[in-house]
Amino acid sequence: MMIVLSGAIGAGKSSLATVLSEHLGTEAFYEQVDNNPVLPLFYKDPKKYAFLLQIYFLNKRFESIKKAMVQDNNVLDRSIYEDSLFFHMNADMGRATPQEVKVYDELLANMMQELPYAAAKKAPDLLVHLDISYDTMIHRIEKRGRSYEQPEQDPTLPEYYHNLLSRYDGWYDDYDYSPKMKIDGDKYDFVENPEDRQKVLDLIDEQLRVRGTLD
Ligand SMILES: Nc1ncnc2c1ncn2[C@@H]1O[C@H](COP(=O)(O)OP(=O)(O)O)[C@@H](O)[C@H]1O
Ligand SMILES: Nc1nc2c(ncn2[C@H]2C[C@H](O)[C@@H](COP(=O)(O)O)O2)c(=O)[nH]1
Repeated sequence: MMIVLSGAIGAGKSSLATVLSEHLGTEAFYEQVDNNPVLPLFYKDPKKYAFLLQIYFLNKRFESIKKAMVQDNNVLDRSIYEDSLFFHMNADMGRATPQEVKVYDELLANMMQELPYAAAKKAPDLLVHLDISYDTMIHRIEKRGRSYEQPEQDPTLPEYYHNLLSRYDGWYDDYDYSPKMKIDGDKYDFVENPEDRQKVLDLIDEQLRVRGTLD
C-alpha cells in the first residue's frame, strides 16, 4: 500500500505521515528539509536559487520514492505531483526563466516515466490532501519555527503563501493520478488531540476500505 500526502507548507504532512504510518504499521518517508542546503538560500534570494532548489527537490524526491517502493507499504509526506506547482508559481513570479521552465518540465516528464509507479503501472493507492486556511498556515509555520519561512523575515512571504494556497485548490481539483481525499486541516488537531487523531485515521481507513486497499 502506498499513501502520499499533499498540502501547503505547514499543513501537517510530516505529522500525519508519522501518525498514519504508526497506525498502518508501515514506514514513513519524509521530505528532507532541515538538511537541505539550498532552501535557506532560496528564501534569501529566490530569483537566484529557484531553479537550483527545484532540481534539488526533484532529485531528493525521486530518491525517496525509489527507497519507498522497495517496501510493500509506505507513506510519503509530499507527492512528486506538487513539485511542478511550486516551480510554475515561482516562474510566474519571475524567479525562473522560460528556458529553465522548459528544462525542468522536460526533466520532470522524463523522470516520471522512470518512476517505479510507472514501471509497475501503479499509482499511489490514495492521496490524502491536507486542506488549511491562510491563518492556520501562518500559525503552523510560526509554531514550527523555521526562521527563513517566518513572514516577518520577508514582507513578500504573506503574498507567496496566499498564492500557494490558492494554487493548491486548483491543483487538488485537477489531480487524477490516483484516488484522493481531502482532510480539513483547520478542524482536526491530529498532533495534540487523540480524539481528532482517531477521527482522521477513521476517515482515511474508510477511504482505503471503500477502495479495497484495507480489509
Ligand atoms: N492538525 C494539526 N493540528 C495542530 N498542529 C499541527 C497540525 N498539523 C501540524 N501541526 C503542527 O504544525 C507544524 C507544522 O507541521 P508539519 O507536520 O511539519 O507540516 P508540513 O510537513 O505539512 O510542513 C508542526 O509544529 C506541527 O506540530
Ligand atoms: N520552491 C520550492 N519550495 C519547496 C518545494 N517543496 C518544498 N518547498 C519548500 C516549502 C517549505 O519551505 C519547505 C518544506 O515544505 P513543507 O511543506 O514540507 O514544510 O520547502 C518545491 O518544490 N519548490
